[in-house]
Amino acid sequence: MCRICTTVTPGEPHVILGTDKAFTFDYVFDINAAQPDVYVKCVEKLVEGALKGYNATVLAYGQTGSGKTYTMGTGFERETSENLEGIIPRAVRHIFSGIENMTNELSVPGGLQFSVAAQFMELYNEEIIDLLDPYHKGKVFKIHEDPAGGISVAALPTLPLCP
Ligand SMILES: Nc1ncnc2c1ncn2[C@@H]1O[C@H](COP(=O)(O)OP(=O)(O)OP(=O)(O)O)[C@@H](O)[C@H]1O
Repeated sequence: MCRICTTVTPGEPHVILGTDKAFTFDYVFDINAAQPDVYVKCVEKLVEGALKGYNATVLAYGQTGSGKTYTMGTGFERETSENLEGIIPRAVRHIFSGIENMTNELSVPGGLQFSVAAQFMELYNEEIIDLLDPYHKGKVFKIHEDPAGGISVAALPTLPLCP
């Protein structure tokens, strides 16, 4: 039989495992939290920052079945209601509405130019699969450590995005 073994105190960023083991995070969401709550609390400010030129990363980490795909919103069906959409579709919409606002607010001679591109990859057993290329599922890209100490994926295609 399965039972819930964690508790969350409203307003406190801790998860209590069992009765006595507490873990503290920046934000903690209880079982009834909805997708918009997670986006507004954890991601919205990162996208606002990215629109101002800062780098941002959202990473889903957890054991199998813990809700990474659901929360990131990469497994959604076309008919998924907006309330159930996860982070990625929300972030993409947010990026394009941010671009539209900036274009309207800042009148720059010659206009502002924005370029948005995406890569979508799966890392499995230390190999990369391009999820934007369903026709070449078997094609594997290698992860390289470059001389400057960075990690890169050689030749993984980038898809330009339009609103
Ligand atoms: N917050 C949630 N509300 C409702 N259903 C959820 C929630 N989180 C996850 N689920 C459901 O639980 C199941 C497992 O979630 P999900 O596929 O997102 O896990 P995962 O961490 O991506 O697993 P894996 O690592 O195996 O890919 C799915 O059916 C998903 O719809």
